[in-house]
Amino acid sequence: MGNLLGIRRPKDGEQNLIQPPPEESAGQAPVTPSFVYVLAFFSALGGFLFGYDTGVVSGAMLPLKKEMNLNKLWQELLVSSTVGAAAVSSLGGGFLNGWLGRRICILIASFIFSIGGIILGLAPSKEVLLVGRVTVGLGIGIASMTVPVYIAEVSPPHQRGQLVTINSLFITGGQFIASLIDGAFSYLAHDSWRYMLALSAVPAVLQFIGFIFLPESPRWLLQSGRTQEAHDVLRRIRGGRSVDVEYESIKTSIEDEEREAGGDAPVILRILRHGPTRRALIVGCGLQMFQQLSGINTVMYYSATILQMAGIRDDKRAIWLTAATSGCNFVFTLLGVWLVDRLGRRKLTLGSLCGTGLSLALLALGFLLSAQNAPSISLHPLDPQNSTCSLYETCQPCMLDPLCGFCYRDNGTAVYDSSCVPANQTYTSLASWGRCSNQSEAADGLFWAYNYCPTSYSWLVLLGLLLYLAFFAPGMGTMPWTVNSEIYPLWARSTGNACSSGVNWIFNVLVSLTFLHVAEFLTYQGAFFMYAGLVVLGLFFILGCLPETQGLQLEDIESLFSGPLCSCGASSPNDRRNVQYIRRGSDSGPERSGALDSGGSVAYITLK
Ligand SMILES: O[C@H]1[C@H](O)[C@@H](O)[C@H](O)[C@@H](O)[C@H]1O
Repeated sequence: MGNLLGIRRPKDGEQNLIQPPPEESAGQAPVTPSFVYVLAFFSALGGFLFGYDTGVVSGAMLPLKKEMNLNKLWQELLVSSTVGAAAVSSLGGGFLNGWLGRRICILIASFIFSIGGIILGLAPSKEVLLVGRVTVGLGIGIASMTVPVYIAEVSPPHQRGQLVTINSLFITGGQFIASLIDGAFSYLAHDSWRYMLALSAVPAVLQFIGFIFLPESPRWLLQSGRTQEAHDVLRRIRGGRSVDVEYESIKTSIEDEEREAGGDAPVILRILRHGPTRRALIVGCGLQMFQQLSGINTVMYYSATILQMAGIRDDKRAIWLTAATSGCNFVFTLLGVWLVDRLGRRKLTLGSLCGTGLSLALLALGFLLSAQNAPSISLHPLDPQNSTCSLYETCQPCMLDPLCGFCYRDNGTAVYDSSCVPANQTYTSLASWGRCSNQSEAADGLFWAYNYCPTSYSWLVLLGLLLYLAFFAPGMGTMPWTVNSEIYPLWARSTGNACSSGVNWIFNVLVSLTFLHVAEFLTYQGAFFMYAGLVVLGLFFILGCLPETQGLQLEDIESLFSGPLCSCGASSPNDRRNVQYIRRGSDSGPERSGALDSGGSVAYITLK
């Protein structure tokens, strides 16, 4: 077990186990060999595919709906089957990761992505499309839990945060490119969806070929007893310099860890029985849960609706506006990559969450003001379908009823001649009868609004949306993945990441599938106030429970969780940076301030 300072217990007679790399001790800035960047790039292609395949479907759905005649159930199935399959395979990926290693898992994921892309591109029917979407989902799940672990295990500690966060950059980059591809191909008259969906096979094949030549994680090799190979790989990724100290340090930690967490019980039970790993798992899963509860995917999947509400009415433009939203998410993730090893994980996450909560409140306020000033309904035409739509007096309840839409005229300053009529349920961009039933675009100042009401508070909603992405992306969008790749000891890393990624995907499905229903019951402002409330809960959780892992060697992070849960947020990383072990009773050496750990077995000195 580690001590309170975040350092594992040294063995008898062990001294100065944690040594800075030679160039650091010589006072130079540590250098990251370019080979590590190559590894990070090829593995982060897994993140790109994760982003591409979750992002591409919204744009592909527009032509798909028409060409395959999809009803609502099939549309929902094609969107959520991928996320559902990712939840299942990320949980199963933990076992594969421990058994076959990171490299083989990445190869499997890229192979699955390639096959999935081919199935989607050639699909002759909606059933085959579903098989393709499930297939890519299986790939996403494995990639989402393996890639951050692999990058963390090959990175030097001083740059680990930045390199792992590149994977998140690739996720949002994948979402952004997907929306651009959707936009570009939407001009094709036929089969545009085939190109949109199949293109993911290109980076998948590239990753597969790359990983045939790239090495396995040295930490996994060591754990599997392939010591010589582990030493060679470590030397390669440290630019050929001597790695004996680091190698020995990793090896001793693995032996210690295995002794402490020993037993033949399944890993998940050992994680739950062992205090530090149990606490790390709670923190890791909590972070992933709060990432999704902050509502990112309601914004990503429904940004077109939200922007429509903000006054942008042209349906065809929606696809490009989604690109603007995901572009914003991507640009601000870049800021996260820059900040993570400067600010540290804790400050970045806390700052991001505060801003996310405030922006959600602003978004909600925008919706509230829009609702309070929603235009009233002036025309009540006789409804041949006898629907509930004709009962409403203002646009607000009409918009919240999924069966109805708002048909109105606008002369630039005011809304007039407004009615609430049933929406065409197969193509909600039109009314099912009446003056708004045969045109999807404005003509003679006549408009059809499904899911939104015309408002003069659109700027507030737009501002809220932009601020939301600007705050969410650099911290909450990236840190849950980064922190999870670091906080588990090697024996628990695969399973820990599998569980936390599973939690991420499960809450992703939950939040995105329930959003429209939640909005129907609570209204849009109610839904966004609810997400803001959940963010406040998340803030307390992170404030109390998330320790700083910046700059620490992976093997030393477990002991950050040795105290009671939610006492670990209190320590600062700099307290732990320059620490050496000395033997108990040994008193020689420079001036020091010393202390004993809770077990009384380790003394430390902090070099200033
Ligand atoms: O970190 C990512 C990223 O923020 C994406 O934009 C989002 O769609 C994912 O759900 C999330 O896990």
